Amino acid sequence: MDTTTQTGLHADLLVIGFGKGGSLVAAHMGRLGRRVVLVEESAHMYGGTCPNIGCVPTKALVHHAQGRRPGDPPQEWYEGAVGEVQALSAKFRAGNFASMNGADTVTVVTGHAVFAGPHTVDIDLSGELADAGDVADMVVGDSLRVTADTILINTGARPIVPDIPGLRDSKRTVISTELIQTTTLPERLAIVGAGYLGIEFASIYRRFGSRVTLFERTRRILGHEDDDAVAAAIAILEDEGVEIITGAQIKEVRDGENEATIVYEKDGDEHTVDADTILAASGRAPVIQDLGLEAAGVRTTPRGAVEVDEHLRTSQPHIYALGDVRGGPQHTYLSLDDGRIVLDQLAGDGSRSTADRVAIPRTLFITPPLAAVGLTEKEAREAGHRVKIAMQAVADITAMPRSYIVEDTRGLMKFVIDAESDQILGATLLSIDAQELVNTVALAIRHGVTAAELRDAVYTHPTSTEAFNGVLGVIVRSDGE
Ligand SMILES: Cc1cc2nc3c(=O)[nH]c(=O)nc-3n(C[C@H](O)[C@H](O)[C@H](O)COP(=O)(O)OP(=O)(O)OC[C@H]3O[C@@H](n4cnc5c(N)ncnc54)[C@H](O)[C@@H]3O)c2cc1C
Ligand SMILES: NC(=O)c1ccc[n+]([C@@H]2O[C@H](COP(=O)([O-])OP(=O)(O)OC[C@H]3O[C@@H](n4cnc5c(N)ncnc54)[C@H](O)[C@@H]3O)[C@@H](O)[C@H]2O)c1
Repeated sequence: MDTTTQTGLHADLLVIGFGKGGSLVAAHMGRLGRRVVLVEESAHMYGGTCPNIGCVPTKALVHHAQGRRPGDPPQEWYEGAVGEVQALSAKFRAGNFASMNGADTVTVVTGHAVFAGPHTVDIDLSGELADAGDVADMVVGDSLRVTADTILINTGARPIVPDIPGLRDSKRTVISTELIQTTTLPERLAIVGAGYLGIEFASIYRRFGSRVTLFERTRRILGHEDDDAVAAAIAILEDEGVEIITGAQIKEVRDGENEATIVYEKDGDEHTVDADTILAASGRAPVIQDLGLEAAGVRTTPRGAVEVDEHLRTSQPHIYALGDVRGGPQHTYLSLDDGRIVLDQLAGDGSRSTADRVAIPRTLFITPPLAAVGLTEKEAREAGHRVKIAMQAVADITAMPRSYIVEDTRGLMKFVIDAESDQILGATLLSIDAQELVNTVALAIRHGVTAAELRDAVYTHPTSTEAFNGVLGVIVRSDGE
């Protein structure tokens, strides 16, 4: 098939950004024999945020930080960990590139993509590591023009550094991508923002040996989670030595000779904290700039995301948006599921949609992890359920000797159950292995498994799942008739 046009290359599918969802669709469509072009602007980002600067390196750092014992020298241990983690990301990056580019009908182009029209994208190849791969002969000057029948926008999100006087200009301010590549362990780390990213970094760097101060402007961290689980998580973090300052209005950052000083206000009083490094962890905004969305006629939302319907179609029916760029919760598994929805549009019966999503779990990777799914106790009552609460401290769950075996008995497990139907409405698990357990609970909720069925099932021994045999039998409160 000759796919050359007078103005460049024509593809059945063009994917902008090497995120999880887009690459899933690209790989499948390539296997179906469609001509696919995937554009990634950075040679350091094949595979996107997750394997390079997101989930994989940070969870590998959690692993290495957990391995450090009190006698291990912090700087040496940390430097070794950063080296291993960077090597791991490099391996994943190479694997992502090879698996995509190796497909017969798929070409990975390394360059910055900008829409020139609804079906036309120009790829800027002037960057140092830009590469047009096997279509290099179609490059004109420093640019490759690609027209396509279908286009996916999968450009992700980038960090927001708040506009606090002195913060953006401070030579001590970093974003997470920079911090995980820095081989010098900060002695004093200040973190601005206690969302998932800020809390995970606080836990990681504290365990590596940094003194960590975590600033949050709202009154409570993890505002959407259950009160008792959040209190237990805060107690664990504080016990490990993380200082958490909520209700903090940061007024200014001043660079000094050897440190930066953070000036903040809390309850009307002004305070200061000195730090060697300041991590901006105040959220990540969809990447919609420098994409030429106006030229494509693609609408954005007032909050700065690409507007999509439940099938992830944008205001242009042949253009889809997937992952962080379309707004909403930012998790790799949601981008991946966005890919399944779009693939179903392109090569399936088109019925799959975001409306199908039920009981999507989440995990905050502190030690031990905090994972949750479904409704919190408060949400369940607000939704009109009469609830019963099954709950136990991990240390008291005799059905789960594993916590004693691996010597971490911290945390609690809590289930919110509909008192009439015995359906599980939600669960919050602060426990070793919670990142795995929560997926079983999510499956149970999705398939209508009752609390009694989950309680009385046979689980292997000695595992964390066995905890369900115990905790689901301990009803600590139940709404009256
Ligand atoms: C530190 C950190 C830890 C995280 N931990 C977790 C976790 O444990 N679990 C979890 O589920 N999620 C986690 N996340 C969130 C998760 O990484 C993201 O939600 C997910 O990777 C988003 O994927 P995506 O498909 O939207 O796009 P991305 O993977 O972000 O890919 C977008 C790509 O598009 C490229 N691009 C942008 N503009 C252009 C352009 N114009 N032309 C060409 N290419 C372009 C970018 O370079 C990038 O590679 C974490 C995020 C961070 C930052
Ligand atoms: N385990 C995971 O799944 C995981 C891990 C890390 C990140 N992520 C995702 O990556 C995205 C980015 O994470 P994030 O934590 O940066 O974003 P976020 O939006 O979830 O949290 C940002 C926090 O910063 C606070 N904040 C904002 N400005 C502030 C200021 N000036 N002073 C003090 N606090 C301030 C906000 O109130 C909020 O609590 C999120 O969507 C997150 O879900 C997921």
